[in-house]
Amino acid sequence: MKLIIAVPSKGRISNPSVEMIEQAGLGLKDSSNRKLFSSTYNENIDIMFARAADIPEFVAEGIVDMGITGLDLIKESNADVEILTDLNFGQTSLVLASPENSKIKSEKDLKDGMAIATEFPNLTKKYLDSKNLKKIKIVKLTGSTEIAPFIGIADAITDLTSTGTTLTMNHLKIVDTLLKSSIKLITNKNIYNNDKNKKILIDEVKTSICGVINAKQKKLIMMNVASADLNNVKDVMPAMTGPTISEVLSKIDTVAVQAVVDEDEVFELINKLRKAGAHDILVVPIERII
Ligand SMILES: Nc1ncnc2c1ncn2[C@@H]1O[C@H](COP(=O)(O)OP(=O)(O)OP(=O)(O)O)[C@@H](O)[C@H]1O
Ligand SMILES: O=P(O)(O)OC[C@H]1O[C@H](OP(=O)(O)OP(=O)(O)O)[C@H](O)[C@@H]1O
Ligand SMILES: [Mg+2]
Repeated sequence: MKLIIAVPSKGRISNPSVEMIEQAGLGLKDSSNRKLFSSTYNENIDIMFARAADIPEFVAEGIVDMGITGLDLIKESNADVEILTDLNFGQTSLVLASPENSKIKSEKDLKDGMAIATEFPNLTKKYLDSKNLKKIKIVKLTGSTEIAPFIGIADAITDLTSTGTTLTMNHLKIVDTLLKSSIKLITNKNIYNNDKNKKILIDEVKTSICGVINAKQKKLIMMNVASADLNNVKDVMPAMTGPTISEVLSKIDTVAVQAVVDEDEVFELINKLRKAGAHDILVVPIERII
C-alpha cells in the first residue's frame, strides 16, 4: 500500500510546501500544473494536490495518509488529525478587526444584531460563543473580507493578517486575536496509531522534513587555518559545534576546519575568524540535517 501525502495545489503555501517535500528527498516525478497526482523518487510515496482548505478533511477521513496545511484551516474544519510537526512558514494571525473610526474597540463593544464578515465562520462562532456573544450575525465571504465594513455588510471582520498591510490599507484596526496559525505536517490518527508499516513510513517522512527545517537555520562553514593560528580559531568557534579539523595535504602547517553554525551567527563569526587567522572561508548551505 502506497502512502499518499496531500500538498496544496494553489495559493501562497503551494510552492513552499512542494519545495519542502522535494528537499526532504521526495522529488516529484510529475509536477506539471494541472496534475492531481505525482509519484515521487520514493516508490512507496505519492503526492496528491488539493486545495489547502480541503486537506484537513481528506486527512481526517483517511482519503490521504498525510498532508500539509495551515492550523487555521485545520481548526476551521474541525478535522480530527494528528499534528506531526510545525513547518516554520505561513505564520499569520486570525484577528477581529473593525474600522479605525468605529466604536468597536474591544469585543465587549459588539452589540446584539451587529454583523461580522469572515472566511472563518466556525472559528468566529466559537470565539463569539466563548465571549457569550450569541446574537452577532456571521456573514460568510470567500475572500477580500476587509472591504465588508465599507460596503455596509458588516460592522467588523475576522481575517488573517501577517504584515498588517491589508488591514492598514483598508483603515481597519485589530481588536482581538482569535488564533495564531502556521503551516503543519499532519497525519490520519487511525492510520498513525494502527497501521504499523505506514507509521514507519510516516515517521521517516517527518524525520526528513524536520531535517530540512533544521538545515534551513544552519550553514556549513569551511576554512583553511595555519596550524599556529588553530587555537585562536577554535576559541572563536561557537561552543556547541565541535569543529572538524583535517590536514591539507598540499600545504604543510595548514589545516582545514569545518563546522555547522547557526545562520544568524555567520556574519559576526566570519569577521572574528578572519581576525583569528582563518582564510579561504566558505559558507555553504545545507540541504538536510538528520
Ligand atoms: N497573509 C498571510 N500570511 C501568511 N500566511 C497566510 C496569509 N494568508 C493566508 N495564509 C495561510 O495560507 C494558507 C493557505 O491559504 P489559502 O488556501 O487561502 O491560500 P491563499 O494563498 O490565501 O489562496 P487563495 O486565498 O487565493 O485561495 C492558510 O493556512 C493561511 O493560514
Ligand atoms: O497582513 P498582510 O500581510 O497584508 O496579509 C493579510 C492578507 O493575506 C490574506 O489574503 P490573501 O492574499 O490570501 O487573499 P484573499 O483575501 O483573497 O484570501 C488575508 O486574507 C489578508 O487579506
Ligand atoms: Mg487567502
